[in-house]
Amino acid sequence: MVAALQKKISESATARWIVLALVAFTMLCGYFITDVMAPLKPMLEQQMGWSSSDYGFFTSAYGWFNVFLLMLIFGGMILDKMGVRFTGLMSTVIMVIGVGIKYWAIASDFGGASVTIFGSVISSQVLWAAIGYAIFGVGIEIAGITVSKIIVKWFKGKELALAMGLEMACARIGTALALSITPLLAEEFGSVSMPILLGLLLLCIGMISFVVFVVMDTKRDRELKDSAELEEPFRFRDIFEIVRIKGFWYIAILCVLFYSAVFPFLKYAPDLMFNKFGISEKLSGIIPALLPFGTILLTPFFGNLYDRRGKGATIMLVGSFMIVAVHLLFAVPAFTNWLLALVLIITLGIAFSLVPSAMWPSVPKIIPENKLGTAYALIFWIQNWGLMGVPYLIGKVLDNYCVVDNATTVAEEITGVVAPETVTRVAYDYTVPMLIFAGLGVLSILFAFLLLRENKKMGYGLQQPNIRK
Ligand SMILES: C[C@H](NC(=O)[C@@H](N)CCCCN)C(=O)O
Repeated sequence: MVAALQKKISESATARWIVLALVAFTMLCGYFITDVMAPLKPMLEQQMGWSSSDYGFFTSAYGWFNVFLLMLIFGGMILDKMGVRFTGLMSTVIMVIGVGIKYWAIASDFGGASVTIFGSVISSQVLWAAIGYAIFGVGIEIAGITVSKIIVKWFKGKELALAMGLEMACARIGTALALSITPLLAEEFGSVSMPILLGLLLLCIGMISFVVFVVMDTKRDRELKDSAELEEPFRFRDIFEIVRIKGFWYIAILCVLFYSAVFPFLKYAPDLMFNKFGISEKLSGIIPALLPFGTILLTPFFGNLYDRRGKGATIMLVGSFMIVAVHLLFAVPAFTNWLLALVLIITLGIAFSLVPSAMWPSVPKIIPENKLGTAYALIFWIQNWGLMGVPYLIGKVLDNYCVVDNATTVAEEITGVVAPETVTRVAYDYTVPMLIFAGLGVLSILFAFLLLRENKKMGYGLQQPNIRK
């Protein structure tokens, strides 16, 4: 291995896969933090007095600065101007700062203090936790576009989709761990903030991993100094050129719709398991965690298929159909058997492997490489509207339309875990939220069709294999 690295890093397959492992690990740490609060929703409600709207407000904070302060757009410009090393390091520092604030907010006692924002009263704890999460959201999103560009840089013309699939798979291990172990940790330590502290420590290790990548990437660029393989610099008019491309819009809108039906769903999935399927709070994250666990194997598998066989647009279409079916079945009030929940989550995992494995490696087929950082940033920016808006909407819908009358006993009646008189939280009927998620899936199908049609017209090659023989 050392010999391979000493030869020529730019030509070494070993070096390329090590780079992938390093940056994918950084993303794993980031994704852990992204979802660490999801299984804690019931505990936040019981122990800290949060409502579903508070939780929706906090969760939506992920996109605030990215969307309204255009942080992602600036991040993309910085990426294309300053390169992957600077931008990646910058984004990991931002993540650490954000998680630090979030940890402080959850671990502190604000003595019931609150503030009024745009006429709504918000508890100071919720607000500070949300601000920390909003800062973290900037970091993880910029890290996401940076890592996509790193993979294109190192894997173009090689195993591009497989590499992207493996990176996503690794990141999803972070999500899966967050969903499955967080409630256990919180219970073990008797503290809701403990899992966040663990995430913070993990993120610091992820930062070190990125520093090692920086060393390798610097070496590669030195080797290629005089060759044509170095990137062209970013020009401001690139943005206008990108937004004139119809295929860009189709893929970006498909992205926001599809991802809004998955990531925000995951934020509520443990609560859905508790309320609809009667799974205890402590174990409510286990079934949702199977979704990311399933994608760990399947995303690289489908990525490899796309690399070798093509059919990228078809893959995205099939995944969109599947997500509609899953959310519709989740919406049926009579279906409350946990085995069905298990099957549906596994099916969702397949859909969530199909679409991303084809979507992200398709972007370089539509957008030239020197504009890729900006293009990924624009797509993530559009996607962040959904990642911000949908959880907020679901929180509001739950509080306003889905509280079940005399509901405090419903879940416990099913599980028999807690005596009804000791229960202090409300229960929710998830039918309407699940119909909202299904509606997003229906729109995804439409845009996947439009993309397929545009591909035929423009010859992007989305149905062609990525590996050049
Ligand atoms: C690669 C892609 N990443 C994203 O879509 C990010 N903008 C969102 C990350 C949210 C983390 N829970 C993906 O993960 O498929």
